[in-house]
Amino acid sequence: TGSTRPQRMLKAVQKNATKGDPESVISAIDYYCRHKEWAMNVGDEKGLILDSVLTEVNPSTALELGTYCGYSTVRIARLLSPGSKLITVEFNPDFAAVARQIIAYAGLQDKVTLVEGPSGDLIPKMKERFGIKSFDFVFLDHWKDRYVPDTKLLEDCGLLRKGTVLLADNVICPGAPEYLKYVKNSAHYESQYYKSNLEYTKVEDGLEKSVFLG
Ligand SMILES: O=C(NC/C=C/[C@H]1O[C@@H](n2ccc(=O)cc2)[C@H](O)[C@@H]1O)c1cc([N+](=O)[O-])cc(O)c1O
Ligand SMILES: [Mg+2]
Repeated sequence: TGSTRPQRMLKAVQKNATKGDPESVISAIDYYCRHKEWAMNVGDEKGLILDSVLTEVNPSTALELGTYCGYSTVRIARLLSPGSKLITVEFNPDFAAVARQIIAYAGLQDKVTLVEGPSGDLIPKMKERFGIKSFDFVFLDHWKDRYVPDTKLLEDCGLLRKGTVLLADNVICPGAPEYLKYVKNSAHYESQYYKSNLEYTKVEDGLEKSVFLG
């Protein structure tokens, strides 16, 4: 039985990155996925937009839906101020196992709590389990048909506050048309589209940034 793509990505990190150096982990993954084997990381191009939004928001509490191998988890956690926390939700135990190792290799395990399970079950437990009052920042990058139900769930669970920033990946490719409709037509969000390209390709994709207005 051969290795999986996430396992090969982890090998590339262990081979080419420096332990405790998040930038080298990010570069190693981007190099591997651009030149060896594509994978669904937000990537270096959209990653710069993610970085700039994060720097602007400077969240104390952040949520990521869809860890996959931990690439964007590392991108987010490396920019968090001391004492800030990132909770990342992953459904697939094999992906979670690789992500934990990549996050640890970057030396960011103290800033990150990786929770395994479906987002729909975990979101309602965030307050009681992690003592979260509300999130300052949410990165949506999981199953695209979960973006709307999970956004509604975050609202209903009182996990968004006036000014919370939602940033959604792939609103063009593979696309999240219902989500775009939802945030653009809602009086409770102020949205803007950041045009970019699908990771490691020339195909158009982009990020939608939506500020919750309360
Ligand atoms: O399909 C895509 N993403 C789906 C991601 C899903 C991830 O979210 C987790 N999850 C975590 C919690 C859940 O409740 C459900 C799933 C899954 O276990 C997986 O790790 C995608 C596809 C392309 N593409 O070009 O095809 C490009 C991208 O950037 C993408 O993000
Ligand atoms: Mg994505």
